[in-house]
Amino acid sequence: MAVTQFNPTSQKPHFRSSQLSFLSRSLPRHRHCAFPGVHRTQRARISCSVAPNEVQVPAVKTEDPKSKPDCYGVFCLTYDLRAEEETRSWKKLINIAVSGAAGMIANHLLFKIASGEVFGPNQPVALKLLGSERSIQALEANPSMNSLNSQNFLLFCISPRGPGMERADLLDINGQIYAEQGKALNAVASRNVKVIVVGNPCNTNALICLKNAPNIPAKNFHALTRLDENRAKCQLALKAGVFYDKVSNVTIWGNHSTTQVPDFLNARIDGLPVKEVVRDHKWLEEEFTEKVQKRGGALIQKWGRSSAASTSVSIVDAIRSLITPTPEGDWFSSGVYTDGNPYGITEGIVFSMPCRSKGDGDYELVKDVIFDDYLRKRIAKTEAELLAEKRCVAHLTGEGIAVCDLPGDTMLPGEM
Ligand SMILES: NC(=O)c1ccc[n+]([C@@H]2O[C@H](COP(=O)([O-])OP(=O)(O)OC[C@H]3O[C@@H](n4cnc5c(N)ncnc54)[C@H](O)[C@@H]3O)[C@@H](O)[C@H]2O)c1
Ligand SMILES: O=C(O)C[C@H](O)C(=O)O
Repeated sequence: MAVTQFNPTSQKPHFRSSQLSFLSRSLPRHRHCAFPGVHRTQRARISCSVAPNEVQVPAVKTEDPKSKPDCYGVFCLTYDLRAEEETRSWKKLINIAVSGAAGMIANHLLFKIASGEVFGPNQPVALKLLGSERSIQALEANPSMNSLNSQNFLLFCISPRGPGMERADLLDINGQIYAEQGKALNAVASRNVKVIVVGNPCNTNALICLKNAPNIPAKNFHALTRLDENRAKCQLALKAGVFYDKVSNVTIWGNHSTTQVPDFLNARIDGLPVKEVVRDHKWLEEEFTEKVQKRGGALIQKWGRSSAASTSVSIVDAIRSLITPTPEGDWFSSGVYTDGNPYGITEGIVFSMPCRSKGDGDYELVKDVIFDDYLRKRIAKTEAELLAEKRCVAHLTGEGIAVCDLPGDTMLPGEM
């Protein structure tokens, strides 16, 4: 791993073909320095700063000017990462791989990462773009997982979804992709990689992926439910007539599907329990809950495609929640492995739960949450759905023969 905050004993980052290197564009502009190891003919004068307590970059070493620069599509490598020892004034490189990189979500997300919006200013990031045959042509992406050994984050935004495809088919077809990618990760990825599965059905895809990657801690896999949390916060803010940032402690429990449970019992508005601020409890139980559960489908109906911009925003939020300490008293939702959970949820599934992070890439489940009958009943339903999905992909998780008895009245957000 190449990032200090995740693994202080990290190996030195190195650059493989097809990796694109970006430097946050928000670098301070008051000083220029050249990078050691950069070919004389292509040496970049890139803005950088050296604080009083940092080491000044030593004199430039040049390499054989005849050797070819590495170019990938329109991007050429100008920063030789092997020279890292000599560029101590720079933060360590963060490696991020994005699979499904030519898709709609990635189209928004990649530029956010490259602009410095996700990991902050003065932070070098390297993006590795992975994709299917189509994306090799579209952005010269790499179809292979073989060079993922130094990644800090891996974002899976893939999943084909054909018209009329049954949910069981989707589980099988996408599940096979995630099984394959899990195996590849297991073979080559850093043990510290944090994997965020976005492609639907994301909870069960994350489960398949982690089961096929036994060398990587199951805790490192996430299914994206942050979009649902953001949607829930937005609805509560609108109802209460407050700004979005006044809404806190919102948990999405369970599956990223229409059985998900947006928890208004533990949520707060301006520090007060939601039920004290929003007196219309019928609205909370019925309208609010259903609106959040079905928002994905409503969007597909209106727009004709699944949400991409808001999803990319929520992926940014999800990453930032892992790399910055969670504000005191608050938490965030993520679909994570249930083993050892304090809520009595069946072990061995990927279930959205409330998490806190110290900002080191890891997280802990929040213990001090309360339950009532309404919440327990709803959680049981989404749990049953995830257990059914798990049985449906048993052939992909190494747990025997698949039996697909999916509950008929539950759907993915986009299926309604
Ligand atoms: N979890 C969430 O909150 C959430 C929200 C919105 C969308 N989604 C899901 O995210 C996924 C991606 O959405 P999108 O709008 O970007 O879709 P998209 O169709 O625009 O992009 C998917 C990309 O994946 C690529 N791909 C297909 N098979 C692949 C494979 N085997 N390996 C690598 N790449 C492959 C395709 O070429 C395409 O570029 C969908 O499954 C969607 O349902 C999840
Ligand atoms: O792609 C979908 O099915 C919908 C998506 O997961 C969403 O919540 O917007």
